[in-house]
Amino acid sequence: MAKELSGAGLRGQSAGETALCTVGQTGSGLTYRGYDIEELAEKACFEEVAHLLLYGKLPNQTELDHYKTKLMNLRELPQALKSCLELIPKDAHPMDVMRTGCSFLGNVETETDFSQQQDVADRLLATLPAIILYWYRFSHDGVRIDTLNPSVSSLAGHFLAMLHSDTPNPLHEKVMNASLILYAEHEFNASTFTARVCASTLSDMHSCITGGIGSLRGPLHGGANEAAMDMIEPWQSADEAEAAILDKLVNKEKIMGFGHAIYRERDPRNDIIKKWSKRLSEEVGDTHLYAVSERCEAVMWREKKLFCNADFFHASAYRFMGIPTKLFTPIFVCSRVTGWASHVMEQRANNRIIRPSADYTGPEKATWVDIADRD
Ligand SMILES: CC(=O)SCCNC(=O)CCNC(=O)[C@H](O)C(C)(C)COP(=O)(O)OP(=O)(O)OC[C@H]1O[C@@H](n2cnc3c(N)ncnc32)[C@H](O)[C@@H]1OP(=O)(O)O
Ligand SMILES: O=C([O-])CC(=O)C(=O)O
Repeated sequence: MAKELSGAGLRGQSAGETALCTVGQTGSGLTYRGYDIEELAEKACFEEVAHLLLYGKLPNQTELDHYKTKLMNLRELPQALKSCLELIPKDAHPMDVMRTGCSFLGNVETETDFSQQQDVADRLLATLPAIILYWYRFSHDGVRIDTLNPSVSSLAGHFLAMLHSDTPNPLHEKVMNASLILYAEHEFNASTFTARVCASTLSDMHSCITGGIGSLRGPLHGGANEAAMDMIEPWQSADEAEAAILDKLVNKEKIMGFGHAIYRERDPRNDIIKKWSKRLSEEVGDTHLYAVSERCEAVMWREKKLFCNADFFHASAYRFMGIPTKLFTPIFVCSRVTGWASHVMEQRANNRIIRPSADYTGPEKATWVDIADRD
């Protein structure tokens, strides 16, 4: 008999406290340390948001300048890590590359004391874009990129510059900045909870973030932006998209980029990235991808009252900026590392090992049979 799922997945249960974020409560429905996501995405740069999450306050201009310079000075990868990345094959899953890169950094720059945690978090924030792009450009284009980019001060622009070996397009840098802000933090989602569980054993920062990457990889979580792109890519018109979605619904398939564990009617990040996707579609002269995406949104709401989550319009927005699909979820990592590391630090500051109980469903009493006598 199928199991009753209503209370599964810890849904609706509080699993701890946080001062970092609210989801589905006030304002537009998402706040970072009390600031509404709409205001942050419109007015802030990603580094300001990273500072807000990791250091507890919005920086003043001097602090922001100092923080950006610090991150820029931390961009270079150790030679041993570059050599390791060069060994990973072209057809590896990019999230596995992120996981390995993060874990490897923990071998050569181990966090030996929690007093180092802020610096370790900043180092990861500064290097994760280079980790994925050094591997990607080496394995796909045969080039060893410069990961310093001293003329590009934003992390958003740095990512694009390493990808395209060119000065970033200002509009694309702006969209990337907003995207990184939207993905930075989201309370006790699966990957953050993974990181916190790991932190609760008093493990090191690299282990916590590596675990977070592993959880984010799945298509029910961060992997949905890639999965959404793979789904919409073949559809050449809105009508074709509508017919295909209806088919999928008849077959009871999950439609990636739709629905959410906490939000019930809308994901506030969708309106923001959708607006940017539309703007980019006009910029590149897109003939159908934005229309396909909009039709999917309309059909899913009409048929199932399911709405786009943060991932759905990220797919088209990234595509319009020339970002290969396999790099979509790694971008999420480059942003969410701020949320994960902030949660690790918060967990450490008031820690008790996370160890829930389970309802046992196995046999009541089993009788030992010697190995020679077993079926
Ligand atoms: C940044 C992020 O991580 S956002 C999430 C990204 N993930 C995705 O986009 C993957 C697609 N979406 C999903 O799989 C789910 O909506 C999740 C994993 C996000 C949330 O899962 P849950 O909390 O279990 O969803 P929820 O309880 O709201 O589901 C209600 C019903 O809607 C269905 N449903 C939910 N999402 C979808 C979807 N995308 N497509 C089709 N049906 C769906 C569920 O199967 C369930 O149906 P049932 O009652 O017949 O079993
Ligand atoms: O909160 C969740 O369950 C998933 C999500 O949207 C995120 O992590 O950004």
